[in-house]
Amino acid sequence: MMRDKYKEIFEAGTDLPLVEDFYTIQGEGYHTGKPAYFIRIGGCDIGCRWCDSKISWNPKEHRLISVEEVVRKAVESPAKSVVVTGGEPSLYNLEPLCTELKKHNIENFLETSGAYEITGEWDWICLSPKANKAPVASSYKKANELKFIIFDLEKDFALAEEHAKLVGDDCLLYLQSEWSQYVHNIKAIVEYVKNNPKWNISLQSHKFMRIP
Ligand SMILES: C[S@@+](CC[C@H](N)C(=O)[O-])C[C@H]1O[C@@H](n2cnc3c(N)ncnc32)[C@H](O)[C@@H]1O
Ligand SMILES: Nc1nc2[nH]cc(C(=O)O)c2c(=O)[nH]1
Ligand code: SF4
Ligand SMILES: [Mg+2]
Repeated sequence: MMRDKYKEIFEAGTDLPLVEDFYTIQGEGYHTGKPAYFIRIGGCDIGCRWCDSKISWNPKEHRLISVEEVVRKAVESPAKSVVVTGGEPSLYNLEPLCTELKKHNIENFLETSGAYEITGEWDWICLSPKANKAPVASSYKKANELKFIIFDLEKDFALAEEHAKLVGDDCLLYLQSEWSQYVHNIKAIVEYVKNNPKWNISLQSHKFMRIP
């Protein structure tokens, strides 16, 4: 299992394999439209077949960078907010990264499947549960938004409802079409949300804008 091989790096969290970092607009979920600096950390053992970030799966393919250095890059941009994504960030001890971001008064947002215990203090946690590896119980409790990906119209609305039972009362609920199925899925998602108004639609708006 990947946890054993990369154990020390995962547990220390002081150096992280950096896939990419870029200043863009948050494209998804509650904070859609907000300028944010993205830090994409390598390493994921969940294996969603439709993952749009497969280049991030193997942590060894990405150079290690200290949290100080990657945060310095964010601080040098005009960004007031940082989105930490991956890969699966919950594999790592995220406390050093959160502490460094907070030293610079940067708002920190997390994108995670919640498959492992989420560490660090976060201003906003987007939990996107995956069929291959469900979130741990504590991840549901920490989520500010649940963003469930609809790939298979036959099965995925029911799965989304199961996950929604496990989050807190204040957690916002989003359905987001899997990108390759967008044209096929969107009508049914619109109808579902109109009939079940506790849900909202999240679009991958950056893909429509053709920005990173
Ligand atoms: C690449 S993942 C990285 C963070 C974490 N591993 C996760 O899955 O939440 C970032 C976000 O993109 C979503 N996502 C990944 N591939 C997608 C696709 N093909 N279509 C729509 N959303 C996708 C994920 O569900 C997640 O909310
Ligand atoms: N613009 C933009 N918004 C995003 N929101 C979540 C993303 C992710 O890959 O985690 C993402 C991304 O890759 N780009
Ligand atoms: S958990 Fe996230 S990064 Fe990992 S395969 Fe699934 S979508 Fe991709
Ligand atoms: Mg993305």
